[in-house]
Amino acid sequence: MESILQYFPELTSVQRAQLAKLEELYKHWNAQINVISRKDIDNLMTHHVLHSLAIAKVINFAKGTRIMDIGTGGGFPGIPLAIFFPSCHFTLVDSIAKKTKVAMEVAKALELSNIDVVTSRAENLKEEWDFVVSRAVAPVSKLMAWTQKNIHEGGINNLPNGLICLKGGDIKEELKPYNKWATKWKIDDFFEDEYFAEKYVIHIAV
Ligand SMILES: C[S@@+](CC[C@H](N)C(=O)[O-])C[C@H]1O[C@@H](n2cnc3c(N)ncnc32)[C@H](O)[C@@H]1O
Repeated sequence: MESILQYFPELTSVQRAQLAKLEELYKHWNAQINVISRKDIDNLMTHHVLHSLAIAKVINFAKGTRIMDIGTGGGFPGIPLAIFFPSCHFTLVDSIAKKTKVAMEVAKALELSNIDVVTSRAENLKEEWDFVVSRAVAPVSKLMAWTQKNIHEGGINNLPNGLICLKGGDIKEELKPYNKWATKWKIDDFFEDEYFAEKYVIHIAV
């Protein structure tokens, strides 16, 4: 929890209380349905919650912004972002019902009213959003192919509407076709932890 407050001291008491409950909730649900590698569950707050919140270091989603989290699994990055941006709406999407159950149960326990959870492949969704966020789901080319139809152009945020994903390793080749529309931030410029070396936030405008 300290690792989060250090970088986000402006969190309200409600947000702090919601974040503080995550550890117990994910330990409980992860023991039944594997959404986080069991050997990584003790690193939940840094490796999963803080990592998700790297997106909040590049964009301050304006009130009313609608965001889809594709391949949310147990709720990353969608759940930490929904806590951080209570006046925005998040749709958490995953094709595996067992995983969306965990995201749904965690959202319910935290009384997060700004979350919908949908069990579906993203390709089958017809709705529109301002942004699609994602972590550890597919190469950018696939994420764009699956979701570009769901992102409407323009927007009211400090970044144009588009895809924002958390990526690691060598992403040069993957980003090549999108260089004209892409911006990349190093997460270890935001958070001092060796876990974030070679990890990036990528924004691609539609
Ligand atoms: C490695 S997990 C990552 C889960 C979560 N984003 C995280 O970082 O903890 C990838 C997830 O993407 C989901 N997924 C892959 N392709 C998808 C698609 N086309 N539509 C919806 N979900 C998809 C899988 O079911 C899986 O739960």
